[in-house]
Amino acid sequence: MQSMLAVNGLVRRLGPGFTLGPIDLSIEARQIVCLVGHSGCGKSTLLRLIAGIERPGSGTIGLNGKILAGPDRFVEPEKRNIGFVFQDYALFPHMTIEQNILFGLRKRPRKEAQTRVAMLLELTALTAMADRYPHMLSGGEQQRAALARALAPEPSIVLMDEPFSNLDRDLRERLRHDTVALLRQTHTTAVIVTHDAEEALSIGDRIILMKSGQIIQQGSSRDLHDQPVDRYSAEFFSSFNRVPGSYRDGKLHTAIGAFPCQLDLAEGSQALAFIRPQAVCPCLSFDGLSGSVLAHSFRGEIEQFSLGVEGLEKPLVMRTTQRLTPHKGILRFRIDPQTILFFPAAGQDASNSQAA
Ligand SMILES: Nc1ncnc2c1ncn2[C@@H]1O[C@H](COP(=O)(O)OP(=O)(O)OP(=O)(O)O)[C@@H](O)[C@H]1O
Repeated sequence: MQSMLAVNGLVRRLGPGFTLGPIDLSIEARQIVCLVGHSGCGKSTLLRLIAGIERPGSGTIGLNGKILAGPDRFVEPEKRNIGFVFQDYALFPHMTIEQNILFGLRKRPRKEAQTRVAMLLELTALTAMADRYPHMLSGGEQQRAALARALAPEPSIVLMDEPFSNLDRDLRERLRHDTVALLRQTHTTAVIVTHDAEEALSIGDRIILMKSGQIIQQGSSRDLHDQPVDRYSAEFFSSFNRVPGSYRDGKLHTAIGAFPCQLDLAEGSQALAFIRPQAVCPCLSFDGLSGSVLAHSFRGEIEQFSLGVEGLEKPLVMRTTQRLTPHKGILRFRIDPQTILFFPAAGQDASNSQAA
């Protein structure tokens, strides 16, 4: 598939404390890409560099085969054909919603511009609010207006910086769904910055995970969730029971079993099994493991139990859709080895991790 956005060797130093890059990245047409990572890892800086709001120290940014930023070229943001939706929406307060959307179409023939605005108002369900000013709209409506304004000039790509973060949970989910539908309907390529792992996994065709100014993993939602490259990546997308053990004979020997794995570690090294709460499965037979229920929480479809297990310092968390009734405060369980990840304990050199 055609690579529409190409970033090569991009570096930007911000003060003495933070350097972004070098970043290499390519995005294909019509993809929705989610850029994720903890606060301060450089997501917004990368987005601003692509938009042209910041200048790179070195490296290049290309769009549709044309260089936008490089050693001897810098295309101004308004000439890049890139749409931007800011976290606070940044609508022009003195213009109506219709005028806001029309703004990017000033150079188009009037009739054509008006037809496009009407279409975008309809797509974002804002037709009835076209004459209102931004302060007369709810947060969700403002977000949709900002997206309509960004899409109006038919940009090659739309960049969105935390577009849903100012909204409450229900609205956030609805808008997320509507936004993705609109991006797909208009065949728009988009890069969406979020620090919400679940949001990224649910909407991104591709996920890019950043840490300390670097991209540490990119791929599909399944790649990042199921096969994280390191502990940071694993813990960013899921919660785990971290069970310590000793690595011998191709197995990690822990207090709750020996699990086959391949680690680039010396015999006898300490390592951790990362066990998902849903891989701690209820077990009816008496040869299973057992734990005393320390805490229980009902979460609708699933229930969560914290189990005190002999040999483990920390409680083992179990999540299950089964409705269990502990017998004398005890639950029996087994570990499903399929999804366990293995990482060296802190301080060990090797980095290899693999599901058994
Ligand atoms: N103008 C600046 N001068 C110096 N340092 C800056 C500047 N702008 C940002 N930084 C620093 O650069 C780092 C990356 O910031 P950036 O806003 O890109 O992170 P982010 O991942 O988008 O964070 P958040 O999720 O909190 O918005 C941070 O450590 C920030 O403090």
